[in-house]
Amino acid sequence: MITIKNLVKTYTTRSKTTTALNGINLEIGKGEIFGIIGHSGAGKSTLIRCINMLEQPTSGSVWIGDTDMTRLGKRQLQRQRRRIGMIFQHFNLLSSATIYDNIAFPLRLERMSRSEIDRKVKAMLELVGLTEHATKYPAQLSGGQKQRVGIARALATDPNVLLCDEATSALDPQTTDSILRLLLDINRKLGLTIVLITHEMHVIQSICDKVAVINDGIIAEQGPVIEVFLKPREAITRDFINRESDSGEVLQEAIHALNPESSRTVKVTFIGELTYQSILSQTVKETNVDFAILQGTISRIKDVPYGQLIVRFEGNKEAIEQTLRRLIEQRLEVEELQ
Ligand SMILES: Nc1ncnc2c1ncn2[C@@H]1O[C@H](COP(=O)(O)OP(=O)(O)OP(=O)(O)O)[C@@H](O)[C@H]1O
Repeated sequence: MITIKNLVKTYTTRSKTTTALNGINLEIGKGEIFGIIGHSGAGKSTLIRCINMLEQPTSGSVWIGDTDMTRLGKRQLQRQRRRIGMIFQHFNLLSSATIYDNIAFPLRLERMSRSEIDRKVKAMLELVGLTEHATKYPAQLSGGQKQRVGIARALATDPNVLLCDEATSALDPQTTDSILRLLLDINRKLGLTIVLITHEMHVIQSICDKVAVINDGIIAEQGPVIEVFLKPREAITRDFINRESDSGEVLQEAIHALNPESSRTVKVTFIGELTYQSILSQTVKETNVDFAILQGTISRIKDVPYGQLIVRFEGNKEAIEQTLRRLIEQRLEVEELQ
C-alpha cells in the first residue's frame, strides 16, 4: 500500500545542513496500523510529512499504491492528497468556524453539493460521537473532543490512508485511550490504513500491528509489534521499553548484587495462551531449582496477552541449565540478564 524507498531528507539553512532522514525503507500494508516511534529529533515528523509531500524529499521515493508521490505535478498531488487524511497534535481546527463547518471545510473545497455535504458531515459526526456538538466552536470542546473533530474532518473525503502526527501527545492518559480506541474502531470498520508517529510506547502497544523504531534519521528496527517489543534487538528499542518501567534502577541493583556462580537471572516471556499457564512452577518441580521473582508484569499488545517475569534461579549449575532448556522447549522466550 505504502512503500518508502531510500528516502533522504536534508534541511539546509544558511549556517548548516541537517540530515533528518538518511535512507528510510518501509513497507506498510493495506489496512495496517503502522507505528513509527522515536525520540525527539529522530525524524518522525519529517518522515510522516514526506508521505503526503508536505515535505519534499531530497531523494528516494514514496509510493502510495501505484503512484510515486515524489513525481506528481501540483494538480495531481492535490488530487492524491484527498485520499490521505491527516490529524495533528494540536488539532489545527479553524477556531472561528463551528464543528459542523470544520468538518465541511474539505468537502466545500471539493465543491460537493450542499445536501451531499450535509449527509457526509452528519455521518462523520456520528462516527466520532459528536452529533450533539455540531453547532459549537472548537474553544467549547475538550482536547479529546477537538481531536475527534480532527478525525472527522480527516475522514470526510473518504481517504484510504490516515496519517497521525503525535495525535494523542497533548491529551491526558484516559482521553488518549479513548482516541486510540476510536482509531482502532475506524481502522476495523473502514479498513483504513493508519500511519502514526509517537514517542510513547503505550500508543504503539495499544493499537499498532507493526512498528518501526527510528533513530537519527534511520530505521533501527522494524517488524510486528510483538516481535519488536518482546524480543528487541537494538539498544534504542530496549530503551523505549525500559523507560515504561520505573523500577529499572532497583532491578539493576538486584541483578548485580547476585553471586554469578550459584544463580542466573533471566527474563521469561509468555506470549498468548501461555500467559495463563503454570509452566514455571511445573518446570522447577521437575528440575529441583529454587527461584525468586524480581519483577513481573502482565499486559497486552493489541489483542495478544503476554506476561514477563524476571526470575533469579538458584542452585546447581546443571539444574539451572536444564530449567532454562525446558522453558525454551515449552515455547517461552528466555533472555539472560546481566
Ligand atoms: N524545517 C526545518 N529546517 C531545518 N531543520 C529541520 C526542519 N525540520 C526539522 N529539522 C531537523 O530535522 C531533524 C528531525 O526533525 P523532526 O521534526 O522530523 O524530528 P521528530 O522526531 O519529529 O522530533 P519531535 O518529536 O521533537 O517533533 C531535527 O534535527 C530537526 O532539528
